[in-house]
Amino acid sequence: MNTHDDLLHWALAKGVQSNGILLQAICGRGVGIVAARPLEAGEVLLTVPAEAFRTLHTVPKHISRKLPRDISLHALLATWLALDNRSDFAPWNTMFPTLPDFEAGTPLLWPEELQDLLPKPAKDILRKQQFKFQRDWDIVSKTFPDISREKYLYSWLLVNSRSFYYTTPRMEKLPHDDRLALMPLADLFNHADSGIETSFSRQSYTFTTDRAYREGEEIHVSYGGHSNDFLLAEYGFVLAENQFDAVYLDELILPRLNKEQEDALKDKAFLGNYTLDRETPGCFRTQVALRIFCCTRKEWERFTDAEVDSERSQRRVNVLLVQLLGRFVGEIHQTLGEIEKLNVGLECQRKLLAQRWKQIETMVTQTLKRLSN
Ligand SMILES: C[S@@+](CC[C@H](N)C(=O)[O-])C[C@H]1O[C@@H](n2cnc3c(N)ncnc32)[C@H](O)[C@@H]1O
Repeated sequence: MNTHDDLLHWALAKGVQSNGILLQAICGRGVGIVAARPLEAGEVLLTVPAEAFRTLHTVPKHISRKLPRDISLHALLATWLALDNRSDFAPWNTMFPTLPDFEAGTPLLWPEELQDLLPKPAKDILRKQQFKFQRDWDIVSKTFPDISREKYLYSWLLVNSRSFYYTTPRMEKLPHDDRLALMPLADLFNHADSGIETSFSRQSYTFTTDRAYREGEEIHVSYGGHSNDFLLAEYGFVLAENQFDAVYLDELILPRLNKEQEDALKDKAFLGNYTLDRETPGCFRTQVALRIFCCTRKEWERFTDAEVDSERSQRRVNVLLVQLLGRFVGEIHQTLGEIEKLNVGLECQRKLLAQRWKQIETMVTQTLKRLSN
């Protein structure tokens, strides 16, 4: 029997019900789940009973009782994984990616020089992760001095990249992003923009096909409508095609505001979070912010409050956006040059970082093309 069969048999014994699916190594994506036969829409593929979860209700008491009551569930689950060397979870644990697997994609494990060159939204997520990990590690290392930092970091990343949103009345006191559960088999679904339907109750988590699937076709779960900066920072990959991808423009716009302009945008709750995507040459927030530089106060207010605009002011905004994006392309080239010159970290880390910047460059140049047509 191979490790996939071991896991399927083990999961069956834990009460997991699976139907019409196979585990398969997928090039560049670790293990994934594929259709074992043609599947119809509405078929239940997987039901995982709550007793098989790793979550608040199933953490062994000899672990949870030693840690402070207000410790994050993320930290608690990571501690359980780090201490878990019992053989009854071995078939599940054996399928986890290794620490070197994480090193390739996970910015939290990259050298500082590469972290510093991440796009701003990814860097912001990374800084939050660093803070949360350090907070959790400070607590756990005092209670369990035998766990090494490396082992804890690895376990913490497993929880970070493999858990599902789950809540029960008892878990509702936890922050929204800390209502977590790890589930055998379900943690092998890879991500795509859209995927199968998921639902949960106190008793179980259920995965149901959203459409028909061909035999051998990979079945995805959507981890959410995330940009590639988010996917990179949290999960260590970027999608080639991502309908939710966006380029952040705050760094281009915010430093150009004077105090009065900044206050005006703040008053109307339009300060920051400016993006462009494949469809829009700047979201509505961006359009509002740009008008503050090149329209009269009256025009700006009419647009901001009532979305009333003239062709003339849109033309002025487009000219300004072309200038800003042109400069941004120059900065992107500079960043790509720096990444190429760096000789730190792994080649695959540098490649992934450069790939993300090239995606940003493509979105910016496509917008420039659209604006000049
Ligand atoms: C919940 S796990 C999915 C199972 C995973 N492939 C495995 O081998 O264990 C999430 C991880 O799978 C990988 N992954 C998921 N979706 C992916 C995708 N579309 N492209 C590349 N890697 C993906 C990433 O490494 C991510 O952190």
